Amino acid sequence: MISLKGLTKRYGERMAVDDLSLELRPGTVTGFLGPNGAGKSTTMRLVLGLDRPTAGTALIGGVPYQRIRNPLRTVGALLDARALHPGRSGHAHLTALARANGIARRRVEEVLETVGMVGAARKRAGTLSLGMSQRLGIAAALLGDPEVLMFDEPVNGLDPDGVRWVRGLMRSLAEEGRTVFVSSHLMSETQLTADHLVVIGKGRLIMDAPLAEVIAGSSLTAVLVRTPHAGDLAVRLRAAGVAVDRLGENELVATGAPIERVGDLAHEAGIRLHGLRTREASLEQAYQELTADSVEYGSRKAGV
Ligand SMILES: Nc1ncnc2c1ncn2[C@@H]1O[C@H](COP(=O)(O)OP(=O)(O)OP(=O)(O)O)[C@@H](O)[C@H]1O
Repeated sequence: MISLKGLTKRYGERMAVDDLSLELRPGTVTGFLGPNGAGKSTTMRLVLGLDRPTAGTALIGGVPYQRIRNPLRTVGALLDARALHPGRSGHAHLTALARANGIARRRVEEVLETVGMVGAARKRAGTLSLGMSQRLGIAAALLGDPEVLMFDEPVNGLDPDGVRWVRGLMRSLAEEGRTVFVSSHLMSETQLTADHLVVIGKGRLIMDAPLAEVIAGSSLTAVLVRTPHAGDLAVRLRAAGVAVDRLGENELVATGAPIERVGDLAHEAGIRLHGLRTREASLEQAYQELTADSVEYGSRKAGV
């Protein structure tokens, strides 16, 4: 469990993290989203005691990172895959980490196997591809078999097989009851991996909700109706306050009402339906609506 209370970090005039309060639960993959510069990496660094908050607290299992007796066994993190001694092999890096943290040496072989880099483990870290460095970073995070895992952009540089592998790994870590916190810019990937979403913008919390709720709340999530009486149904739905667009002669799109209500209104009006289904917004679409006012850098999309 990770708990943030009023977590705040100011760099000079800039509020990198602004009064963030939330709880990340075990058994869940929480996707951490936000535009560039939103404060995701800073938040993770504060949780890991790599930076001191200006105000507020970040606790792991009820304790600040600095007070955790055996940090590697409590929380594993991948923040920057390239932050390794370039002349050292992956194997040597993990062995040194294990020794310094009282972790059995056989665990090094185990995690190398888990991340699929037994073959490349003796290569110097400086010669590894970004994808291989990511795998090595993930191996280091898993080394202490921790209950809490944090990954900053873990699929950076991975090929499609690697991306799928990370997805499976995140899911299985959560299924084992661990708390998994993953930042990403890849919406489609986050939609496939996360159960829960935390979205921040300009350091502030924008959304802390289950993925399904975020998708359902998008104005682009709609109910598609096929009926030979589309005109009549449109009149009835609009009278009930449901927004309706005609798609074709026999098709309507209703927004702002759940599928059950659309079906019930048709039933009450005695209108036969030939099709009724929900068209879900993608996370990408829902995210764009949520963050339209919080884009820190880069251009806004026309019309947003
Ligand atoms: N050490 C620092 N000194 C000064 N400003 C900093 C420092 N670290 C981060 N910042 C600023 O804090 C803000 C948040 O940065 P952060 O890297 O946490 O965002 P992010 O959400 O991880 O962005 P990205 O998606 O681009 O990785 C940015 O405006 C950044 O310039």
